[in-house]
Amino acid sequence: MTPPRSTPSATAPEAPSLVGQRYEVAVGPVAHGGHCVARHEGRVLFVRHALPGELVVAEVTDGTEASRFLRADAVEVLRPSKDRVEPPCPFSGPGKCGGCDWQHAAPGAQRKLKVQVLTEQLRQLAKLDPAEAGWDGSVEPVGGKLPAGTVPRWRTRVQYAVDPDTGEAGLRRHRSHAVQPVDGCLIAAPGVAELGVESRDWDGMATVEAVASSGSSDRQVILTPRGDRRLPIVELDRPVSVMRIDGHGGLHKVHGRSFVRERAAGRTWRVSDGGFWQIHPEAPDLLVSAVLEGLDPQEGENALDLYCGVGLFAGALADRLGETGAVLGIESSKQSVADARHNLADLIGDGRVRIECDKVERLLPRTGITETDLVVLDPPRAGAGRETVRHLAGLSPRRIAYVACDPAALARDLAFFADAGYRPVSLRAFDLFPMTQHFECVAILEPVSG
Ligand SMILES: C[S@@+](CC[C@H](N)C(=O)[O-])C[C@H]1O[C@@H](n2cnc3c(N)ncnc32)[C@H](O)[C@@H]1O
Repeated sequence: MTPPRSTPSATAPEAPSLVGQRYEVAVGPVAHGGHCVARHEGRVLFVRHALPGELVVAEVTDGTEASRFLRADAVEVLRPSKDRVEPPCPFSGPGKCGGCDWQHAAPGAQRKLKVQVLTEQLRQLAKLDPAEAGWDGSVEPVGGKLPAGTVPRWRTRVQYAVDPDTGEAGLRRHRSHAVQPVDGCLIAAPGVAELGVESRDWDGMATVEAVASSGSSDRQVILTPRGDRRLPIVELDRPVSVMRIDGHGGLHKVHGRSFVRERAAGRTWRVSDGGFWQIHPEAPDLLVSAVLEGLDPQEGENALDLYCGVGLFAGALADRLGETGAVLGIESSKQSVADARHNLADLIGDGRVRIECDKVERLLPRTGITETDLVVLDPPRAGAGRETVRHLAGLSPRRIAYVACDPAALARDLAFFADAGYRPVSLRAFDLFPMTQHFECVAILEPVSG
């Protein structure tokens, strides 16, 4: 089950609000989005901070008498699940930080919940059982075993919100603009923590984003001033580059470099502010190796890298396709395209890689390409959509690697691929966002007749 994105109360503003009402409910399965499904007098509640099988007191956080469903938070646990743990983070819990979804679940239990979400999305939207999708039914842990109670410090980018009254940096509360001050985000990478953002006064700022490269010593802080407030003098615990976002979303250098350097797949990558780079330090190498293993690129083949960001998969593929192979990357962000062209200048110079700046759905039908051997696509959360999938299938690739950050979008697109004659032959899921409900998948597809 997937909770609708809209607020439950948006449909009937005049109906009496149920916010603050408390109901004792038996908690059912986890839904896409990380909340658990419960029912009260026939109405569905999506309950945060609960676990399947528990009996909890759920306090309504959004919804009215007229709402089809309610959002709620488990404020009291009457019968805990054996998977429940004391949240290691003091800022996790009802009404507090909106960042982590599952601080209250043991690490193995978090992965079990992700398995349940992926299984349900595949069944509901793609009409596939795990085995039919080539999936072994696991979400693979990443980063080795940690001592019990220790939280992996994986987040190399953290966007802090600033409390307008106090100037304190914190994280937004769930579905709210209110700021939960934090003095030590447990999942922030050591490089982010070193910047000391949480202990500074950020009066006049709306947000402060801390970026810590995992492949170099580069550190960056990106500031968004509130209104036309002047920038504060930024004194941090170590030298960093500082960028500012203006009222129109434009980025301006305050001092230092306008990018950080990352290392992955045997290359150094320039990633400018606002450009996409995986947040977990192990993600780029892990995903590249899953994609290459699944596609098994051969010398001289042609490939497409769609939604190519700063060129990660295009570069890795070109290295494997050799001098007679060719990769076309398509990416809509101008800055990421500039980075990709910089990062892959050697391969572009040799005619082995081309990067085009456009929306995939607009450019793909106009490239003049009528067939390709391989495709990797790594779309944003919304997925690729029916038209792009249909067009890709029309190019008759021998294999397609689909990298997905949203299981529902993946399952929807797998259904479109099935209509277009492609089926998944393997599917892997990786726990690249521990303590949250998110995870990453790599599906390898082949033509049904192949
Ligand atoms: C999940 S990221 C993947 C980036 C890259 N594959 C990587 O792993 O670093 C998705 C990328 O798609 C780009 N994007 C979003 N919508 C797009 C569209 N309609 N057409 C082309 N690129 C798009 C974003 O700018 C972003 O760089």
